[in-house]
Amino acid sequence: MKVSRRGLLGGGAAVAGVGGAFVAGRTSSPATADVANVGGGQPAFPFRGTHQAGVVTPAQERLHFAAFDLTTDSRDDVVALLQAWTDAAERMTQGEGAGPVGPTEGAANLPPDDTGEAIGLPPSGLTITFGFGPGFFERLGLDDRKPAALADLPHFPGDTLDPARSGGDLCVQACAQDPQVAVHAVRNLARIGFGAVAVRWSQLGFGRTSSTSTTQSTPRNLFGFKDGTANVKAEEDAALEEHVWVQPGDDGGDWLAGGSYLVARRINMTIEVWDRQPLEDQEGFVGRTKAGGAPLSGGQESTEPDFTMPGSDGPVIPEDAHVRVVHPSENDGIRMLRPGYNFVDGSNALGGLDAGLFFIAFVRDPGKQFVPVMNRMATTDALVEYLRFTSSALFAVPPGAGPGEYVGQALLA
Ligand SMILES: C=CC1=C(C)c2cc3[nH]c(cc4nc(cc5[nH]c(cc1n2)c(C)c5CCC(=O)O)C(CCC(=O)O)=C4C)c(C)c3C=C
Ligand SMILES: [Fe+2]
Repeated sequence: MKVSRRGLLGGGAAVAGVGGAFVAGRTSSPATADVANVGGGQPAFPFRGTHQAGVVTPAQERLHFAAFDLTTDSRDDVVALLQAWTDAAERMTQGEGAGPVGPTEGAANLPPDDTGEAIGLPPSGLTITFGFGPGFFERLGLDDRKPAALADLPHFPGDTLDPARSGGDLCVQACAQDPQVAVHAVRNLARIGFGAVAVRWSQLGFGRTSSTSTTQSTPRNLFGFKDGTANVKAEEDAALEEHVWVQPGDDGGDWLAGGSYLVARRINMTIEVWDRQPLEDQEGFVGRTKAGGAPLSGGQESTEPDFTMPGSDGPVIPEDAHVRVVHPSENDGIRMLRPGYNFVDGSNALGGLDAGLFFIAFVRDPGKQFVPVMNRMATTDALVEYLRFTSSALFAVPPGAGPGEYVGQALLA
């Protein structure tokens, strides 16, 4: 029997169970993905819109992030790639196969236009977000369209980057409630891109480390601390315009307005060393309590830290505590949207966890926001002793595609 993801989903609740019940609702109103349902793994977020999905979308539980290198210098090839990627991404985010035929419905003597591992799975809140790295512009002769803010990130003190998993000409961020759905998306985009792009590196992530919406509870990173408390939230319209979305008057705003910049940093945590630190020291390194996430100066998780409050030996929030070092009040008001993910890539040669935080930040200008805060963190933050920065990349994230458009059309058309 030949079955497709689409066929099963459209076939109704008898086969798809809860998913089938959801799909009935989704079909009638695809733009109304219910944030409250995200935990159930069912919604389909609209792919098209003013902004790409996956920036302010309430963070899903799973990530597959992939960086690609161009293997062609032809703009026509790249336009064809982005058209095909846009089409496939729209289909997959709506719970359909990557191609119009389906994983098992095509000719038996041809490779299927979908790889099949998502047959029967619901949309799972899948978002697919595309970005262009600095090399994209150089390779395609588009240097005059490259915003100054898309310069390679500088080397930061303490960086021990692996070049093989840093950089990239394009990126795809696939987030979903189900890891199989996220991996299916990246795998099919890589398959479609054969001849124009090749995967340079990729990273799986789990357990979102930041809340990006006020509808979400604050999750924990692998140090055990609540992360995302003071994040820019999806509901903060004015803050998003000021700190996250590129504006029409910004450099590159002719094609990038409504988009953003994505900074990715794979940060290994020396988990076993951290685990040997006393609780009061751990809390001092972060500047917040481990249990509830309140600032050490008191109050609740949402209380603003009081950096002037004295403690028994200096301020109660130490001078080198992470939340003080990166706080907007210490950084000219700089804020960023940080929807990162935990990762565990097995164990290292010493038997320790190869684990940490895949840090993602969306900012309006990385040179003015990420770089100064990262520099300050690298030089003055107590947390850094327990971190190893192993990968780094920067991408310009174009605005969302409107009806009939492909992602990045304003740049390439
Ligand atoms: C350069 C930017 C940042 C990097 C890199 C970074 C790494 C990193 N952070 C944590 C844990 C926490 N970070 C928290 C807050 C926080 N972090 C940054 C920036 C970077 N973090 C900012 C801008 C903020 C918000 C500061 C504020 O506005 O108050 C917190 C506290 C909870 C929260 O507010 O999110 C924790 C905990 C780790 C473990 C880490 C590297 C692995
Ligand atoms: Fe942080």
